[in-house]
Amino acid sequence: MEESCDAFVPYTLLGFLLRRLSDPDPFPPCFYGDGQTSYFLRDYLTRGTNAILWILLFSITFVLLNRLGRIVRLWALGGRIPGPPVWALLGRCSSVTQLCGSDRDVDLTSFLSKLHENYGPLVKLWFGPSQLFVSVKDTHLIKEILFKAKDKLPLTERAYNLAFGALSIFVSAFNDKVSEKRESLAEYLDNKYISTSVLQNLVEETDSLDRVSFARCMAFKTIGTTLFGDTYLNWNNRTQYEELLMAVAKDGFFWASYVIIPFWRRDYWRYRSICQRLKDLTLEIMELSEGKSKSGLEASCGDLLALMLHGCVTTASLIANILTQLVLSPNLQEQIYSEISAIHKGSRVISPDEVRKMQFLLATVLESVRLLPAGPFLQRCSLKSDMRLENGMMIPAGATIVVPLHLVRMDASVCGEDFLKFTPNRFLSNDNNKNDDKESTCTKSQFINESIKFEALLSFGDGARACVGQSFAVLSIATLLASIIYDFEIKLVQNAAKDPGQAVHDFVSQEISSSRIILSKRNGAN
Ligand code: HEM
Repeated sequence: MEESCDAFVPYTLLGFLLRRLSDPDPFPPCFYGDGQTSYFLRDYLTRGTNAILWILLFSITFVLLNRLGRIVRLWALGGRIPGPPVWALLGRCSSVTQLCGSDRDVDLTSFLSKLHENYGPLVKLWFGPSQLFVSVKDTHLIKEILFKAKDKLPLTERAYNLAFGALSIFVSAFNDKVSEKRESLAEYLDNKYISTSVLQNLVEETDSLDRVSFARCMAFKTIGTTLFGDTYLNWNNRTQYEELLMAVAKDGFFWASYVIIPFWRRDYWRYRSICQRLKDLTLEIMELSEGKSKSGLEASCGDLLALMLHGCVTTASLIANILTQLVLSPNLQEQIYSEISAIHKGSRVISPDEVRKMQFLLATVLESVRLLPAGPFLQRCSLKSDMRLENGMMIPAGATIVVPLHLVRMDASVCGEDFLKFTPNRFLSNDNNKNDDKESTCTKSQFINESIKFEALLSFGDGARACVGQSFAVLSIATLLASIIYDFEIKLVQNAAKDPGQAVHDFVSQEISSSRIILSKRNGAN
């Protein structure tokens, strides 16, 4: 009688191999009850496929249960945070209308403002069943949360990764490597000053300048020489490099927002080729600058590109906005000019030490930082663990924490009733006003008006993931401005309509109707 196939079929590949070794003909044809011939491989395949299907089923069930568990947890813990109920999702429901009136076009900041009025300094907002936003407005809570929440939302990392490859800064999850990288970068930047070559060739043409392009050019020169040395200034491919970086700055987040990268779209591949060209150019300038100096920043190509992009975009927007204030207020320029003339002696180039003594100038930069945040929200999250606050409240892991910078600054109790006005003096204590010789630096602790200083510098973030380039940016921009104002008067091009009202009230965009400026040489300047 024929033996059943089951007796021959091993359960594992190892069993099959062992049997093969011990028996030259281990699997003779065998018969099932219906008389069909069966061979080892067919049975082995059937069992293998079944096993794989079971494993898949268990894995998917496990993942789904895990996800469901996390959502239930998010709902349970998120539900305890004050805020509109879950069904207030996406602004359709009555509670949103009650809060914002009938205006359906209300923006998120105004909406959050109403929520804070109604629910207090910490409010939750559901954007979907698994998307919980927690907005924080109170200074004390912001400090605590930014100190404790060390992870960032994945979008920035995704955008930089897609464009520039692997990075060790701007990454979403905080770890020892990120911390180490931040420290070494901070040490490098804190000992770095704006290159004197940038200051010596500040203004190449003075006829009529586009305010934004001028600011961008200054920012690129400042950050480029800081990261790559003076070689950057004479680099043949500099203009192309800067144009390509701006193209990535414009489109990077758009492409990164796709869940599945749209590789079928032509413009996506055009974007990828820009990124590739940028990487090649970065390797080229790295090689050139390494040949010239050994004291450069040790960073990967991806990290350098990310720093260039972030540093230039943020620095350019701050310079552009300070220029706006300067052209709108000739008195402001004169005040800064007399401070510079009182302090700057001797050589043509103004030194960082001299700039540290120019308290009014530094206060002007800080006031611009206060009024002009780089983005409307600071965003953080805690990816793995829940965050318990000192007041006993718990923010569940996975919730997105936002700090609406605009609202924090609009708080009259913090910045005074004139919070909308550009008033550098708010940073100067009475002592400083009386004693012009008193030394000042642009680090946080040396500005005496402690309470307001925090809200101003919040544009750079705070806590474990705060901006590493904060002190460098403030001092460099102040040095740059001192050098310009010492030699030139910055004026709005004649016939350009100026609208101070708009500039004062609309301080998020801070656009003036004409953005062309002219630099007119001061009497006696070289
Ligand atoms: C006006 C100029 C600048 C502004 C307004 C600014 C603003 C910011 C902000 C808001 C953050 C996120 C902070 C947070 O989430 O708490 C940040 C991060 C960062 N900034 Fe800046 N930044 C400026 C200039 C620079 C410059 C010049 C550099 C260096 C060249 C730099 C390097 C960094 C780095 C490395 C981070 C990421 C830190 C991390 O992810 O751990 N920034 N910056």
